[in-house]
Amino acid sequence: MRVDIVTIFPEFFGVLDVSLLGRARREQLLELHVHDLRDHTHDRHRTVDDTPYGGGAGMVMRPEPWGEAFDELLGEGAADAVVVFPTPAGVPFTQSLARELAEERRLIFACGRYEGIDARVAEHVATRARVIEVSLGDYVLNGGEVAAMAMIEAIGRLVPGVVGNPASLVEESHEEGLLEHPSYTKPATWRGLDVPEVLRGGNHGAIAAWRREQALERTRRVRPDLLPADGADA
Ligand SMILES: OB(O)c1ccc2cc[nH]c2c1
Repeated sequence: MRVDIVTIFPEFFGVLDVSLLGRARREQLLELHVHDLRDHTHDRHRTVDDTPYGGGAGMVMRPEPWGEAFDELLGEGAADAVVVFPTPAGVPFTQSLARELAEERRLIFACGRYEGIDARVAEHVATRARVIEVSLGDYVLNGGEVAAMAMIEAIGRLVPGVVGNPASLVEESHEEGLLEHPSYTKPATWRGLDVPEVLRGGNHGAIAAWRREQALERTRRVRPDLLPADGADA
């Protein structure tokens, strides 16, 4: 998978060279390119923003630099690319969406700042590639970079070969629609707290049943919205 990121803070993404994603890049499972939007400006101050039509507080990102950046990235068209615009006004980013995007050959993240990107940019890009506006959650960040970073990690770890043991991707929160069961390791007793006996007994059927019930109980308690409306155990 190739991932391109367009941002006015390219240094933000240096952290993607460490840990899992760093190894994935070195093993060429992931190809990551970060682009400075200001390289597509032509004035002395490398201006990327201007005042909003209709008034209002803050500044809006000018369309011209974005247009030139996408000209460079998309060329005459890029049917194999999905352009992701992180925005509080987007569809929720979920594990299901991460799995869908992990199947794509190419992702381009357009990281806005200020009050956002001129709306014509997404409208124009949609004539040349698939576009999705995605929200990390119901809160507002100062720009798209943190959201893009989170999405790239959530998506990148699902690319085959990135995570050493694929089985570890299965029993995770949200992977099967539930929150994951609690986990324990040695010592068996720690500050007067014991590991549940069932986990130390070696009865795999009983362990699986206990973990399932714990996942359901935790989901009911913390995220009842994730449970099927008909109340059937997920
Ligand atoms: O909260 B967010 O996901 C987000 C995304 C993009 C921009 C651009 C300016 N503020 C933003 C916030």
